[in-house]
Amino acid sequence: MGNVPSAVKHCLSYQQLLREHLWIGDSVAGALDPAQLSLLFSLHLFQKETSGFFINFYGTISCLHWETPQLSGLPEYVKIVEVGPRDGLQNEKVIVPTDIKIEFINQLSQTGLSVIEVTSFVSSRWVPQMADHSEVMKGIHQYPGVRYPVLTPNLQGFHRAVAAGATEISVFGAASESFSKKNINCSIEESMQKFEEVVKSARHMNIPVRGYVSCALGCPYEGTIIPQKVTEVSKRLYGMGCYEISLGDTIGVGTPGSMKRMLESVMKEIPPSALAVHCHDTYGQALANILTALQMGINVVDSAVSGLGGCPYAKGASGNVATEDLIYMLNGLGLNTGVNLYKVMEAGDFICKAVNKTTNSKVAQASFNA
Ligand SMILES: CC(C)(COP(=O)([O-])OP(=O)([O-])OC[C@H]1O[C@@H](n2cnc3c(N)ncnc32)[C@H](O)[C@@H]1OP(=O)([O-])[O-])[C@@H](O)C(=O)NCCC(=O)NCCSC(=O)C[C@@](C)(O)CC(=O)[O-]
Repeated sequence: MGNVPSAVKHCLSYQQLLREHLWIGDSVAGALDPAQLSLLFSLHLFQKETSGFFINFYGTISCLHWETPQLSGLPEYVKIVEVGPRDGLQNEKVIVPTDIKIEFINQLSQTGLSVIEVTSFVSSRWVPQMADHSEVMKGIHQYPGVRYPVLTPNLQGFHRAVAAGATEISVFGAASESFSKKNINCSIEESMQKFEEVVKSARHMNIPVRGYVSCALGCPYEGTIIPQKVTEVSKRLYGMGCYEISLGDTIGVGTPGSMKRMLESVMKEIPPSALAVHCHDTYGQALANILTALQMGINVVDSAVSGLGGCPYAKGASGNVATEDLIYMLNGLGLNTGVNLYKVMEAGDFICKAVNKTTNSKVAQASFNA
């Protein structure tokens, strides 16, 4: 950046912008003192009139602004389901200590996120990284307004989850026979029978159940998965009482084209208000795929802080879309998430240091390296 004028350099330092403009993300207003709030309000008014430029706390011009929605068909609010503590940490080579997991989840709880997937009540022989599920569930501080779902593959997992204090669960199926066998050791049909039992028990206890459909855009063992198969499995889960179906691009091979075709098929059976997308970023398509889904009426998106994640039974799968990158895009589109980007970046920094890895979030990389 040798020849770049200092005013422009200032604009390019996103970390500085984050520090100086705490209103990036919506939920921070409560953390500001009255003087800052009043400044925020006047700046917001100023922004509206200056279409893209505003004066920051130090009186210099910055290039970031709160935009009004610019693309058609987008929702006003997007609910982010943070899956980092579960999907993220299940795939780490090292077993993350329980107290680090608890601290990580407690930090995420203070970012404005309304849903944080905490752990999974699966067999520790299959996924040793989640063996401390009960300790994590019992150890976290449950903040008001935040929901803490956990994964339960069968009744055994469900009962353990409830005993540990879980009040929301997810069952996880697949649109691929081979993946179902590798991941949960049963066929799709057998998995549906197990999920029926879980959902029935959960309903008796007023516990909401979410349903995942893995391999919605491709399978590590079978390759292409036809949209009709995804629709069929989604319909079964929705029909048995799952309130939301999260469509997983487990190995991150989808494109906006395949996302659109798959969603068109699924939406013939399930309203977009009951659908979510869960995009891994192996081929760098996750944000584009999410934008496609948003334009088609979906307003729930799964993501993992720092782009952590992957399924141990999906060879070649890389991390999820990073929550930081998702929020950055949604903020830029003028969509409300209620989540404070800066606080999410701090939680990401915490967990990356704890597991000794560099973040996969482009936004965090750009900011912390600025
Ligand atoms: C489903 C099972 C348990 C079947 O495993 P199984 O071996 O077929 O189970 P089983 O019923 O035959 O029982 C065998 C042993 O497992 C025990 N067992 C049975 N159930 C449980 C349980 N819930 N918790 C703890 N232990 C359990 C059971 O007690 C018994 O113990 P033993 O008598 O031999 O000592 C196994 O295959 C498993 O744990 N799989 C989990 C795999 C997993 O967690 N994958 C990652 C999550 S999915 C994902 O990441 C994708 C997603 C959701 O993110 C979306 C996307 O990206 O696409």
